[in-house]
Amino acid sequence: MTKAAVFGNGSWGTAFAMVLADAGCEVSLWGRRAALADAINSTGVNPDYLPGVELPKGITATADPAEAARDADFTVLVVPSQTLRENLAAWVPDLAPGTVLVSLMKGIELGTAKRMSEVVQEVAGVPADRVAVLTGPNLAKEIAARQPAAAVVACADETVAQRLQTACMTPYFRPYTNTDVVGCELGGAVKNVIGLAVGIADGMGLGDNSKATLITRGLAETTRLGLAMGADPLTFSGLAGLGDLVATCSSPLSRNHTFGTNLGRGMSLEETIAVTKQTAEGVKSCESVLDLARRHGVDMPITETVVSIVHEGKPPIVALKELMSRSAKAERR
Ligand SMILES: NC(=O)c1ccc[n+]([C@@H]2O[C@H](COP(=O)([O-])OP(=O)(O)OC[C@H]3O[C@@H](n4cnc5c(N)ncnc54)[C@H](O)[C@@H]3O)[C@@H](O)[C@H]2O)c1
Ligand SMILES: O=P(O)(O)OC[C@H](O)CO
Repeated sequence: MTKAAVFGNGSWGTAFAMVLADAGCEVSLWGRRAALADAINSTGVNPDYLPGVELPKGITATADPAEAARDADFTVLVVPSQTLRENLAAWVPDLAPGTVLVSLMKGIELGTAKRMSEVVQEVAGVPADRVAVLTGPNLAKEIAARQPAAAVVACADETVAQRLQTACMTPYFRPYTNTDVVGCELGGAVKNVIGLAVGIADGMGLGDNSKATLITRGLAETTRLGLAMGADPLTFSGLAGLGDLVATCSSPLSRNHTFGTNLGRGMSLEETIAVTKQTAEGVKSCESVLDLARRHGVDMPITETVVSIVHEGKPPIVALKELMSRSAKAERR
């Protein structure tokens, strides 16, 4: 039987543990609080992150990383992106030999501008063919309700991606393989920033033309960055690009979208952070995405606008006027 360790028992870690268990894997689910692990084992529910959802048999929760990691064919990493480096460094001595490390995270590291798979390779000291990424339009609550969805599993080695695909394929969860790890990770990280922008527009009372414009031009700037970084531009019209943008920018379940909506309605950053209970990766990653864009000499005006609103306190109405009054351009350059 395939064994999977999931490090992170938040909403996506728990929902993906359900997918793996439904696909026939034996799953150990790690979280840092022993009391939550005990509650999951005794009630069969994760009361903090997926209340009311009965977890399938085949998931065992633990707060002990060594116990979680033991004999795992796949080690799934799903903690907030900015905490990965420190957490993974502590888990490395316990990792099962030969395990494939799978990132479910959608962020870029602040300071280094590294993608999560790069952080994993660096910290765990493993080659690219031992690191995979899973991404796509996967709102945790909908997956936990077993609503049909597709995803992308990306790895430089397609046979590894195929093994992961088999390990997490269920009647409601359909993973496709891809070897464009860079494009898949960029799609996942930048859509959170565009999700913030669309949320801000929604909060300001703007309509569907504005939303469609932000989604489309957001995809254009994501693709520009991807091209500069060696990604396949077709990845951005797939599940990791357009697919995830559509889900994030249209759903009230998206934490990034909701965060932006609160800002657009006039809440301050501090007030918005105070009412946000879960991880909204774009809030930090908008700065690292902009950093990445500057390192590669790529123009990302929507990302720049989001950074100015979220981190520089620019009023959304002022930022919007500036975004709309940039010099005229051709649609494709
Ligand atoms: N929720 C979704 O719908 C969804 C879907 C796809 C991808 N993702 C991505 O998955 C990642 C995790 O998101 P989530 O939705 O599970 O977040 P969450 O906020 O629901 O849960 C985060 C988990 O990380 C833990 N955590 C927080 N800080 C930590 C630290 N310093 N050390 C160790 N653990 C820590 C929390 O206790 C919790 O278990 C993010 O990168 C997100 O973009 C989320
Ligand atoms: O809630 P968000 O904004 O982190 O989005 C969740 C997923 O990434 C959607 O695919």
